Amino acid sequence: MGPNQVRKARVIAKIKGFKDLEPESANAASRNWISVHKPKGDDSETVAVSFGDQSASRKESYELDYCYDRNEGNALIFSREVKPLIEDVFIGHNATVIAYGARGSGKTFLIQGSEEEPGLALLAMTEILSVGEETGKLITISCYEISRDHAYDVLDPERHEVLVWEARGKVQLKGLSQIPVKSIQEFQKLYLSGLNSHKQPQKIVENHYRSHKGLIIHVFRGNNLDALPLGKMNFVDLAGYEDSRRRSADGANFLENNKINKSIYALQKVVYALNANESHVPYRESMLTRMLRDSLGGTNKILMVTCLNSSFCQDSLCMANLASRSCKGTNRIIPNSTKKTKSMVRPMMLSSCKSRIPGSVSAPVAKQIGTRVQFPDSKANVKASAIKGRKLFDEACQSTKSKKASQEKSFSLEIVSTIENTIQEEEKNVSGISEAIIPLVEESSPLQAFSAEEIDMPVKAFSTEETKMPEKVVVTHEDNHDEATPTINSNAKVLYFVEADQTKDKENNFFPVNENESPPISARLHELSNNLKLLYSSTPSCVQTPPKTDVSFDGQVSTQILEPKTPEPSMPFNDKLQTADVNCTPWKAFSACSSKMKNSLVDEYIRFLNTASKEDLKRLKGIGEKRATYILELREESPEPFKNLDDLKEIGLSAKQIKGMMRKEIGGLFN
Ligand SMILES: Nc1ncnc2c1ncn2[C@@H]1O[C@H](COP(=O)(O)OP(=O)(O)OP(=O)(O)O)[C@@H](O)[C@H]1O
Repeated sequence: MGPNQVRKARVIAKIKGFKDLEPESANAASRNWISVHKPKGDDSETVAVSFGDQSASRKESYELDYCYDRNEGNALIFSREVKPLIEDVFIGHNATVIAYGARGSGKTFLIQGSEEEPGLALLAMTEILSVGEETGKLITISCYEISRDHAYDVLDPERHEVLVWEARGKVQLKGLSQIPVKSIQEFQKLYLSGLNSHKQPQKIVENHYRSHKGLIIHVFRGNNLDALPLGKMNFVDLAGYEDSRRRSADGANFLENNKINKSIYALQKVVYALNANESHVPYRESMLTRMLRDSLGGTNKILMVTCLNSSFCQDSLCMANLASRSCKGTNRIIPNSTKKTKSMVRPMMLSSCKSRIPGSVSAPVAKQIGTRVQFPDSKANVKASAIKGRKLFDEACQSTKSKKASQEKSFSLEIVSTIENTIQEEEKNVSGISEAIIPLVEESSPLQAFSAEEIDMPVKAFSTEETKMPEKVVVTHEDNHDEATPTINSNAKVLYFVEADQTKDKENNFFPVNENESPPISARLHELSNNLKLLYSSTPSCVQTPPKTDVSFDGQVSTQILEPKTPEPSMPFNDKLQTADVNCTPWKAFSACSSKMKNSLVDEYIRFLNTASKEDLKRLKGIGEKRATYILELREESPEPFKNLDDLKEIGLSAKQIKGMMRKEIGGLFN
């Protein structure tokens, strides 16, 4: 498939140049490690990128749209791949070029370039400025970086945070500067000096967080800021992928890699869904995909460039695999040989994959590591894998699990699954720690739960203390760009936080249930807390989650003992406990029940947000008039806008804030 054809995203690779290779021996080995061929000869529209020693009988190959070799430079990639996209921008489309790959694989070299070899962004800007001048169009730029799923304005000396607001499919980047640019010198000064300046938020400097770096080149219909936008071109240099397990001893790196990998994976899922023409595209799973949303869908164009290290690099292999998967909307691995003799890559890959999967991994998962299955491009498979992909981080969506379980079974079993499993495992690990620190509520967003400040946060489960929730409000907005001498307008940063006075405890009232609407969350919380109180007071000697739902006692379904969603007042609680395993300790019993309660509460909370009336929404702690209105707007757009706690970022609530809000709701019930 050539550029600008039907599929939305073109997925290509670039093998890093030779310069970085030192000893001659390394050169020889590296030359052999990646090879590119056309699977169907010269007629092939795609290429197969193979990893492994040339002498090996079996190599891992991945099908991509194209692969640029070590000696093919940025200028060639620009003229073949990026220039056609610029033409699209000038007729009103958006285009996005994304470089991703392992650490040190040449992403920055490709996008930013070096003094000797300009990168794609500079080459594109030169072309855009030239066409803009000829046609009388204003060109502006915005630069941002995303660190730990928060976006910051790079053209702002203070690097204020950028907030993403979406209303009816339109993305607004609140607080992102947009600076007019008239010459390439101005651009270089702003873009390169902005990206390389170290004036970053204090926390970022201290912890050396790595970040995704984005550039937006906006083209206007006329030659001033009053003109309507025409199209824009995005360049994104993603932070390098790295298997976070390798550094799990270092907490900061582990979490940082986890965030980065999650966001790379979220992007991959979006591209996959777009290429597979899925009706649902999971834009909301990361800050990056939310920011790029209006450039990725519709008639817009995407160029994904997977940067590959020229010498052996397990992470590059994983990235090629992901790229291949997004390339077709389904992963294709091309077996190069049927011989079963030893290969250079495979044993390394297997051991690496195994090492990532702890002994507790289920048999089918373990099996997939060693089994390579080739999948047809059937729609069913595409759908199933998309569903699986989308649900990876969807912990709060427990209630829909069973419905889709059967579809998930057909999901392809291959290396990419191990990447997903790795991320899942990482999340579970983080979640495990999270549980220890935050005993009551925070299941659904384990990664979000682990920003540095949250770990330090004192947690008071069941506290009745009032917690002031900061509420984000737009205070002022002025666009005051000086076209002649572009300067950074600090007034463009319009958002800051004010403490909303929430000391009035109106939410602790019990509200009558309206038959036609979802019961107020307070009612559900009362129900849940009653169960918890019952459990606490009865101090059972043993309660264990029954293995099956059909274990019955006196004709009753015994899972109801531990399922706070369906309490049965008619049956004495202590009677129900007799069905449980006598070897279970009271602590285990209590933990099992609390954990169920927690999941149930999260589900209820989200269900409430998805169904409650505006007045009911406002009764929740932390949801004011503005948020309630915004939630209703989102519901107009999609009937169930929130699937997990992470989705609540869309209404400006961090995991920390949500935890505080839920704690307050529950705390009030124990007064
Ligand atoms: N095509 C190339 N030719 C020569 N040198 C290159 C090439 N690509 C990258 N390099 C060199 O390799 C090193 C790493 O490249 P670069 O910083 O672009 O990697 P990266 O993928 O952006 O790294 P990170 O993941 O850390 O952001 C740099 O010194 C760069 O100059």
